[in-house]
Order: sequence, then C-alpha cells, then structure tokens
Amino acid sequence: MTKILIPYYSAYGHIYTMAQAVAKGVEKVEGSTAKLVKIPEIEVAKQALSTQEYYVKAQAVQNDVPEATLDDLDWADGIIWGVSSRYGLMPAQMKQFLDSAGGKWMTGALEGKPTAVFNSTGSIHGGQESAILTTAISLLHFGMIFVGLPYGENQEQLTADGIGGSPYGASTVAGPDGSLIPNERELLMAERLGSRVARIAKALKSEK
Ligand SMILES: Cc1cc2nc3c(=O)[nH]c(=O)nc-3n(C[C@H](O)[C@H](O)[C@H](O)COP(=O)(O)O)c2cc1C
Repeated sequence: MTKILIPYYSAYGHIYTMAQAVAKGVEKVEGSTAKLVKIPEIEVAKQALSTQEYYVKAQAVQNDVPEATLDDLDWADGIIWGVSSRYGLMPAQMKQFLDSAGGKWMTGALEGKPTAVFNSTGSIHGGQESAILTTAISLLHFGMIFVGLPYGENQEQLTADGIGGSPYGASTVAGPDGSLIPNERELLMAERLGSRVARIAKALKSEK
C-alpha cells in the first residue's frame, strides 16, 4: 500500500475542501491510500479567531479530522501539504509544525519522499505562487522530492480567468471575504496533484 499523508491548516474551510479533492486523487491510484490530518491551531490564533462565526463553523466541520503528529510523517510514503497564504507565506501554524520536526531533518527521515503543496488565497495576486515556492524551500531542507503540477496534465492553467492553479501546485481563490468555494477546475487540478504524488511515491517505493 502506498501511503500519502495530507497535512493541512484551514481556518475557513477552503484548504479543507481542496484537501478532500487531493485525497480523492490519491485514492484513484491503485494501491494508494490517503490520510488527512489537520495542523494544530496555535493559541494566539485561537484567541483572535474564536470570536469569528465563520471560523468556528469551519472548525466544527473538521472536528473528526485527527491532528497531525510527527509519527504521521514517518508513516507516509509521500506528503502533500495544504497551506493557505498568510502575507504571501505559509501560516504560522504550519511553520510551527515544521519547526517541531527538527528531529526528522536531523535523521533524514523524510529524505527521498515525494512532496507537493496546495494553496488558497483571498485574492488572485495575493501570493499563491510565493506561498507554494517558499514552502518548497523548507521541504527541500528535509530532503523531499518536490512535485509540481505540469501544464500538460492541467490545461485549465492556460486561462486568463481568475482561478487557481500553477505549475507549482494546485490552488484556489477564496475571495477577499472568503465567500467563494473551490470551483470545478481548481478541484480537478487538486485531484491530479494527489494522483501525481501517489504515482511517484508508488514508483519510488517499488525500487526499494
Ligand atoms: C493573517 C492573514 C493573512 C492573510 N494573508 C493573505 C495574503 O497574503 N494573500 C491573500 O491573498 N490572502 C491572504 N489571507 C487570506 C487567506 O489566504 C484566506 O482566508 C485563505 O486562503 C482561506 O483558506 P482557508 O479557508 O482554508 O483558511 C490572509 C488571511 C489572514 C487571516
């Protein structure tokens, strides 16, 4: 069985919806299984956001998703990270989790595992590419093999419409007020990203 972990942080639910599409893509690859885990909330954000009805509702929907642990990283043959943009970068929640994984970096536990990133922003030019590419820097420090989302498999990218998706990874535009939901084309690209990582993880595993 090829095991693909999908650790994500989603304050308002868009990344969670994308994560489900990524998982669907993983499971389309024969012999692959996907596990969704949410990155733990940080105290300062909990205090700031728990008064927002929209945040509370989105968290309730994710109640049954287990929290990510460092052991999950060992379990996985491939890891696809769900990272929304915070000032053009990954959220502090995700950075804190990665920082807590220093032991995995030291032992090289993640070296050679394929990895990818999907994203959500408020606005079209709010930093989808910057958040994905800067997250890739950390993943390369862990020795992971970064997997993108090629045009050849994702013709939806060849558009001037205000949708997500780039050669760097799948993404969605949530809208400045968060009122948009991931559209069909964005979900399809997220699915294909899941399949691509699963296929690569399966091939790498068979070589061991
Ligand atoms: C502190 C903070 C910083 C943000 N920074 C950006 C940003 O740089 N660019 C952008 O387009 N959206 C930004 N947003 C909007 C989020 O990216 C958007 O709410 C998120 O993609 C929605 O995903 P979620 O529903 O999974 O939380 C920011 C939101 C917050 C709360």
